[in-house]
Amino acid sequence: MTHISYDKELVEEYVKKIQYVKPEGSENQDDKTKPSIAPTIGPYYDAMLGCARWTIPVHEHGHVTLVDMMPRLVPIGQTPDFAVVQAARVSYGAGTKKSTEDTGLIRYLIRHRHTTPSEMVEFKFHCKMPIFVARQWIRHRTASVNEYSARYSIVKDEFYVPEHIHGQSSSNNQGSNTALTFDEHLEKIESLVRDSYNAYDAMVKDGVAREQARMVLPTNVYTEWYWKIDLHNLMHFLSLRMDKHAQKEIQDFSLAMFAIVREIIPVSMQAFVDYRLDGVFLTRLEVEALQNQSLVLNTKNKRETDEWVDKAKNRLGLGWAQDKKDEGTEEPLSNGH
Ligand SMILES: O=c1ccn([C@H]2C[C@H](O)[C@@H](COP(=O)(O)O)O2)c(=O)[nH]1
Repeated sequence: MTHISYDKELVEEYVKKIQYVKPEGSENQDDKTKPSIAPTIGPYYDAMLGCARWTIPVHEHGHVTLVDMMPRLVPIGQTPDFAVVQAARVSYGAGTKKSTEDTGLIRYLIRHRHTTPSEMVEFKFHCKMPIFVARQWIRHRTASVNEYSARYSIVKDEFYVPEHIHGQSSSNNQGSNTALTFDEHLEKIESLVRDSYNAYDAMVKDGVAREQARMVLPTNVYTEWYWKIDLHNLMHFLSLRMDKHAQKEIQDFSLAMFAIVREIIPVSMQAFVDYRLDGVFLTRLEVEALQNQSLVLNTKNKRETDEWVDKAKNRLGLGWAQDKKDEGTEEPLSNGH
């Protein structure tokens, strides 16, 4: 069993948690289940199944919500993936048109990173996340963003507090000289953010400008934004942020986003899984290590060697490496550190 690069179980949990929110005033507004039929206009149906939004709660106070997309109107019998094919055929010519061939074309495009046609599909999300998550998220400069203003509006007394406190990783050890247990640190976080919020609240009530009062708030208070991005750039965001190396909190949001998008544009997302997420990139040295069948990486760089060992064992499932190790051979995959 090879290791995976993202939390697949959490994606499946999120898919079950999608709330299909019906438009205001509709008679079935309390029903958050997936509609079995979509409204149609002539030969088209609504890709969001007549819903005002598709939303997944993330942590206690956050959410990822799809509010609109392009194409929203989809030819009956197809999925929004059709827009990728439609754009691709402008450059490749009409050619074949059967849906199995459409699937093949999408898979070909994503396999070969011909991602321009996927820029024709867009998603508009409303997301709510802690400010420290938003700071990582905003680095993806290819989206359009409109954010909640703490100059104009009151920041709510909602905080992200992790379930568990974990230790600093040894590769990035800043050290610590306090003798508190992690549980005590967690309690301290809770009381400090509460004190900060009380100070903010008191200043606002005294008439201090909101833009200044907010300066005492911690980075685990929440912000919200509308975030519009095309499918190509979304896949880039997801491939970085769903990865197990990303900070856990932003992983949680991006996995929820993937759960929604996978439901709505399944062919492109399956190709994305097959050729990006679950694929493994090999460097020149790694290819050579495989080609000469030694599995020895021709470098003295320890980090690069460690990465190869991890990739070979855990992503490629090369049991050979493990067998050699069990026999007591020196690290079989490295050429010396
Ligand atoms: O995993 C990370 C680490 C950092 N950053 C960006 C966000 C900030 O611009 C800056 C510092 O962020 P933190 O490492 O403090 O999260 O680097 C990320 O986007 N993702």
